[in-house]
Amino acid sequence: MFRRPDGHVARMLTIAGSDSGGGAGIQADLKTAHQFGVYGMSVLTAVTAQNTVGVQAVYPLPVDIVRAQLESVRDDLSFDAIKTGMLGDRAAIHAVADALAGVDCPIVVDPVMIAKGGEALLHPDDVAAVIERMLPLAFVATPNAPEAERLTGISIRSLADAARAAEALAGLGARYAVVKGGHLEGAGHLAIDVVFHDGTWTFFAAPRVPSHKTHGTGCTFSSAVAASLARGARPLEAIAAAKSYISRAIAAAADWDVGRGHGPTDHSQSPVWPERMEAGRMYLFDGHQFAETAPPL
Ligand SMILES: Nc1ncnc2c1ncn2[C@@H]1O[C@H](COP(=O)(O)OP(=O)(O)OP(=O)(O)O)[C@@H](O)[C@H]1O
Ligand SMILES: Cc1ncc(CO)c(N)n1
Repeated sequence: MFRRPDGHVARMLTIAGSDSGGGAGIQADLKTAHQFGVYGMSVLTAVTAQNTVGVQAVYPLPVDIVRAQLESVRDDLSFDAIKTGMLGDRAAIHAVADALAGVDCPIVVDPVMIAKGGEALLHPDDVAAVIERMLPLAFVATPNAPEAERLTGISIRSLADAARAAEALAGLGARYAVVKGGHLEGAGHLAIDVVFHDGTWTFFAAPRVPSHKTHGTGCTFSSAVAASLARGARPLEAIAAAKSYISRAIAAAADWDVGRGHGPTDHSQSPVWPERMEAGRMYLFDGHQFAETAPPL
């Protein structure tokens, strides 16, 4: 396990739902933390009966047991970063936001709303609670394009739209707003994630893998950001390391045989730790290293 400069083992907490299929949710988060050399802990908010074909059932856990898990881990363990994923319902969002209000480590908010197959993982009526309670807590927020649309009301058809949505998310409280590009297939042969912080856009791109084995990419990406922050990485380097890891995990899974549908990614990859990333640039990851290229906008 990675040790921080003071010698303590880097650790992260994920607050998310369970994916019985093992590719998304808590399972993806803990696999990712481990792969980053970070000790992972979990607070479960919901249980899903899910596989690579779809979501067969969703059971949000009673808020008392969500709260009890939070208290258990907080009373004994400390965290260098926290990630939130599927929160289940409004009651859990309030309980989690109340518990996180005073914490002093970075929080990555992945505002999970819909599974890859289109099934709702959050009721549309509960999106307001994510906006009011979770975004202001977010050191990094990591919506995909449809989630960013719902959070901001901005229709996202292009990279320019995604950039505007990222700026709007920062206006809603996220310190670093990342709009992921997995769903922006019309944007060309690259999967481009746009980051807005402090008046500046930074872009992280990688070749789009022609694969439908992308189940859990969002969970994996956001927990990779949290794990990097838990190690003490600066925000843009943390996002870059996460981009390298998810790109490799998608590429490595393209020809494997796990599940009949939207298969999971291969979490056994290692991230690339980039040199200093400057705001306002575009970086292209080719599977081995990052190169700076002209910003796309
Ligand atoms: N086919 C692909 N090739 C390369 N990178 C991809 C591909 N699809 C997604 N990505 C990258 O994976 C990361 C996750 O993005 P995505 O938009 O798929 O998240 P998501 O929809 O939240 O995922 P999920 O809901 O399945 O967890 C981003 O860095 C994105 O650019
Ligand atoms: C439990 C869970 N969390 C998040 C997602 C989004 O990918 C999913 N499919 N399942």
